[in-house]
Amino acid sequence: MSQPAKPAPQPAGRAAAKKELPEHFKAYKHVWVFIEQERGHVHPVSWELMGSGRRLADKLGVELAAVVIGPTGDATKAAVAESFCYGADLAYVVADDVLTDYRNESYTKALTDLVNTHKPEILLLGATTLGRDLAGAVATTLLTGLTADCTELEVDSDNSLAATRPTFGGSLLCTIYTLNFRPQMATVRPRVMSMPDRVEKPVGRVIEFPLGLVEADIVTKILAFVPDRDKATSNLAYADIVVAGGLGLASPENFQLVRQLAGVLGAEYGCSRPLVQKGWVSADRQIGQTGKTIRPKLYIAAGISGAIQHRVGVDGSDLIVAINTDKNAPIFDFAHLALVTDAIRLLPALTEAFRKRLSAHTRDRIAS
Ligand SMILES: Cc1cc2nc3c(=O)[nH]c(=O)nc-3n(C[C@H](O)[C@H](O)[C@H](O)COP(=O)(O)OP(=O)(O)OC[C@H]3O[C@@H](n4cnc5c(N)ncnc54)[C@H](O)[C@@H]3O)c2cc1C
Repeated sequence: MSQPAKPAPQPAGRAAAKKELPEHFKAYKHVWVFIEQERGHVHPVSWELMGSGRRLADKLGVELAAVVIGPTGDATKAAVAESFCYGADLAYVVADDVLTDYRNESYTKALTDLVNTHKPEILLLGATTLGRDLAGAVATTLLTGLTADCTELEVDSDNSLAATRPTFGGSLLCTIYTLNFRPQMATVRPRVMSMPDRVEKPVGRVIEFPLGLVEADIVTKILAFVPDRDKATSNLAYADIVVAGGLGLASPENFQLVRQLAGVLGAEYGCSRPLVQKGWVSADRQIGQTGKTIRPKLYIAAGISGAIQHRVGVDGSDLIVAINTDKNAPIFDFAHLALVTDAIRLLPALTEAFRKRLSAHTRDRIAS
């Protein structure tokens, strides 16, 4: 899925004057995306970033490379093959059983050695727990700039990466440049970029790279792997239907109305930040700038005002239905369907109506 072309932001004032890249960085070329895989599972944010990386690489007239780091074996090979289906021209692979579980030390060494040898101009990672940890360590080791949690990535008229992200609590957007260092690094949260189309493709060029590290060199040891019990229960970021509630629901008991509607629709449920702060809902259900970004086909927001910090997390939804008693609530500026009414009364009625009309089959059709 291609993203609409936007005029690239231009640096202002002092930034423009400083824009002469030191000679030794001029050999840095091509766009790289770190493919995050854990226990045989590639995080979908990696494919979302391949879409952005493809667009940047095409604008710069360079290649797009996937960077796959992991254990030897089928999972790493499958991640490499899949990266070609999402647009990679080539893949750099560091495969070593020392890399079976993520550890900052070994992954940082793999990625920094790879960068120092093959010199990319742009390096993108997902702003996941793993990606944030790795990106910070790699950027500080390489002494280069990193723009975290970007919401837009563009190439400006001088072929620099213009990385845009919210600032001042989300009330402003700023565009950050890494003018004098390479690579230009950025992280992007899951679901901020749209998922590109997957096109079946034979495996392309693969460049293998040795880790140059043995287990005895690594201080951190993995004693056991304990899966997060809650991880499978909250799939907000990738849900097709999300129902969320805000302070307008007035009590934790009323928040159950959101959960009930979500249950009938086969949806995930979420909330605005104050509900997490009050302890009504767990933090993994928060939607917005400091919570999850969602891109469902249908988003129902009940008793949520639509503050900018909430809006940035839901803007990518196909259809936003807002229920609010205040006809001037900011959420109505971006909702597709405005229901000016009391959510505490409407939610049970909606749940009942859907319960009567929706068979499991119809629910599947809504989500497809
Ligand atoms: C740095 C920073 C980061 C932040 N990150 C996030 C974030 O990630 N996510 C987030 O959500 N917020 C975030 N916030 C908070 C954000 O600014 C807002 O304060 C918050 O989103 C408001 O939550 P709300 O809409 O539930 O509450 P309110 O703004 O109080 O809105 C409640 C709404 O309910 C309506 N209402 C009242 N009664 C009813 C009823 N019976 N039926 C229907 N509607 C009713 C009201 O008209 C009102 O519009 C952040 C703030 C900062 C400073």
